[in-house]
Amino acid sequence: MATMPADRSPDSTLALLRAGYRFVSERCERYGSDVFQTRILLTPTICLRGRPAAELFYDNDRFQRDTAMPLRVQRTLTGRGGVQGLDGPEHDDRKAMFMSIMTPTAIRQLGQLFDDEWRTRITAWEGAGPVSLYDELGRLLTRVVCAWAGVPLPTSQVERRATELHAMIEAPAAIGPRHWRGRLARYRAQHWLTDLVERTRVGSAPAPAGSALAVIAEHRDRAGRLLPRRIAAVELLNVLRPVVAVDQYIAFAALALHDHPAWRERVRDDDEATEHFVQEVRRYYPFFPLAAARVRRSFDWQGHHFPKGRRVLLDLYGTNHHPAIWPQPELFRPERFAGRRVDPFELIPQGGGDHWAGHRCAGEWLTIDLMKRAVTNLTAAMRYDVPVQDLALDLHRMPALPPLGLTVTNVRRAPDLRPA
Ligand code: HEM
Repeated sequence: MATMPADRSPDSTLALLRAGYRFVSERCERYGSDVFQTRILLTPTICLRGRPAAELFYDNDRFQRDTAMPLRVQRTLTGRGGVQGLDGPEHDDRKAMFMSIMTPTAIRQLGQLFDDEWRTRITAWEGAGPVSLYDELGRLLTRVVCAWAGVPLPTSQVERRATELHAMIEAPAAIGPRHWRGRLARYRAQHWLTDLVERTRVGSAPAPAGSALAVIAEHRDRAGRLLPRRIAAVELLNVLRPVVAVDQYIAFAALALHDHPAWRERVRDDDEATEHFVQEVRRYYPFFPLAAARVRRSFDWQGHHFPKGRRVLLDLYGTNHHPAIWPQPELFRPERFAGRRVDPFELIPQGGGDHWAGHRCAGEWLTIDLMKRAVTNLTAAMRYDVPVQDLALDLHRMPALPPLGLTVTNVRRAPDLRPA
């Protein structure tokens, strides 16, 4: 049996926080191995990256999710009792509920609402001073996803709910006030949605048929039971929160258009070029760094022993930047996707494997659709300037956005665009 390379330090949690997205890759390069062991939060942990590692990690016979996610992530980002921590038939049942929401028609409807809202907002941006795309799109997506999901949201509440959803997304890897803001935001948002689920069930807040609210509030498990209200609220937040999080990818797409201006022309009116551009944004820019699981039962792989119960982290960012899959991974080159069939374990910013049978992101198609529409809106629906600002990405921070969330000025409606 080969000896698995190991970190010497008794605990690497601080090193992980310091190195951020590069933590696993730096060590893999140092050890000459895509597998090594370390201790995170005082717990023995195996870290993996690369395509074969992703294929291993998404094998449900070898890994489980129960108790894998650190509590600080559950208390902020994901909530407790949701689909992310389920295994086996319980997971399959809950995941089928999510996938039933993601029909092509529903994705198109969300996209249409998004485009309409974006084109309406251009008028407000035209008269405004600097516009932070991240903040502005956070509010826009909050309005749009609530309308789409059947969740009533008075205009006076948009700012508050958008701030809560952002706080949850920004909290898991943070220390201090940013982390506590995320916990408080989750508490408040869950309270709001638990109450809404209850009112939907008793008929005082009816949900449109087929909406996420209706599907989740009425979902029955294999034994015919409704989900407990609190869990239904967690799952509804598993739709609202990540749709709002697409604003990060849109800010990254705007940054990529700024850094690679030749692509502005190429993506305008060219669906294939837009698709390649969006895939490269998802590959290149940092989003979720890692996915966590536990070894279900002991096994050996590539000469290394994986003991039962051991926590395993798959480096999503490092796999998207692995030179064996992506030549010159540090270059932003959308054309790398031309004529390339990407298999389910190579491009994994939203997890790998199968959407139904595994933990791959339920909202991946929806994310890609919104991003493509955003790229079209940024290039064909409006003109704007990007003033001098700090555009550096901080790979030690999650989210690793530019400090001002990418600010644009002098927004104008494109001359050939009809008012919304
Ligand atoms: C903003 C862009 C998004 C990113 C970067 C992202 C990323 C991810 C990642 C990394 C996972 C976990 C994969 C794993 O555990 O192996 C995941 C799971 C999930 N995502 Fe997303 N996601 C995004 C958008 C969305 C959207 C728009 C939705 C729903 C509308 C969504 C719903 C979910 C759900 C329900 C799961 C849990 C799946 C399961 O455990 O079976 N995500 N996502």
